[in-house]
Amino acid sequence: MARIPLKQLLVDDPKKVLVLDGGQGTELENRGIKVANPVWSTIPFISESFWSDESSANRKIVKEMFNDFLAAGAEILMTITYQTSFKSVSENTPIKTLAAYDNLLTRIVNFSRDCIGEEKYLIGCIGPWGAHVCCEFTGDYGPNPESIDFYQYFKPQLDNFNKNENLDLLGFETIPNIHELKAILSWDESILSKPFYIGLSVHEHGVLRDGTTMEGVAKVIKDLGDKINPNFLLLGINCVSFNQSPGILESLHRALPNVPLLAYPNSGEVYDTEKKIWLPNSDKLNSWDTVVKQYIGSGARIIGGCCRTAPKDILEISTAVKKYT
Ligand SMILES: C[S+](C)CC[C@H](N)C(=O)O
Ligand SMILES: N[C@@H](CCS)C(=O)O
Ligand SMILES: [Zn+2]
Repeated sequence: MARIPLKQLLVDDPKKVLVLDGGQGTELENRGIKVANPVWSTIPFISESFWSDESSANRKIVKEMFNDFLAAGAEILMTITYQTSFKSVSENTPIKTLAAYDNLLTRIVNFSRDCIGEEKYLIGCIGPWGAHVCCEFTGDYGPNPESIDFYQYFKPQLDNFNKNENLDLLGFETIPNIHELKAILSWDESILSKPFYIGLSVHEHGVLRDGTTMEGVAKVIKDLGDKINPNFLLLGINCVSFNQSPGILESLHRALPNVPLLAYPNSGEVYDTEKKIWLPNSDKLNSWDTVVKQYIGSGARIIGGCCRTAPKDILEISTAVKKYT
């Protein structure tokens, strides 16, 4: 059965909430792949044996991870391409040319589609500019963030993803800086020709990591008015602190009541960017049942988990989504 285009699904079925998968990079790590390296979760796809050897151990791990997220109830899943920008890949792996990079992305997307089948939705995951210098949790883009050429950075990944029919949606994730948000939203359909969403990296105190308030974020969108790219489908938050995430989503909903939202928080643990490890947080966590109920009340249409959330979290999310929709 052909997938209903997401834009149509959001309008035709206003109560439908899609269950997303969980934190892929950290789940691969749980399953034995060492992701602490400059291309992070891209690493298994870099070795030629992943593609040439059907029985490769990493290939089996990635397939099993997708299977376990599907079995837990995920209806929309992501490619494992958070840190697969041309800059990250060409500076840190033997893949140096645009042609070889293009081949890598096509292989990853098509492999992901094979893993999830034709019925589920597939997101082309695009990490922020800050991922390659690991500042997605500070939003510190240096002294002149307004002069960063974000388009040049994202272009090779966009050129590939825009033309791959296996992708239903592009996801800009963990965006921590207002200049990056403005840049993405300034691109028209010639640059972003597929439906896309933006996941913001928000501080637990409720501001974008660079200090911009949610009202400031909303103003960027309101100021664009009907000039906004019609492919912009959803705004939301990802990899934000679990306990604070419902309040943050509510503030975004208050500021932009008509924009469909999405939310996929991390486990509440905190990333140590030097050691590339997750540190425990002693706060008592709310339940997914409570959190999901609040997200739905705030207009969430896609709900899942980010770093350090696993298939068991997706099962709890899926159970709660069924209960509250
Ligand atoms: C969302 S974080 C855990 C991704 C990894 C980070 N950009 C790093 O390079 O360590
Ligand atoms: N999509 C990425 C998010 C990193 S913040 C992952 O799940 O690994
Ligand atoms: Zn994350």
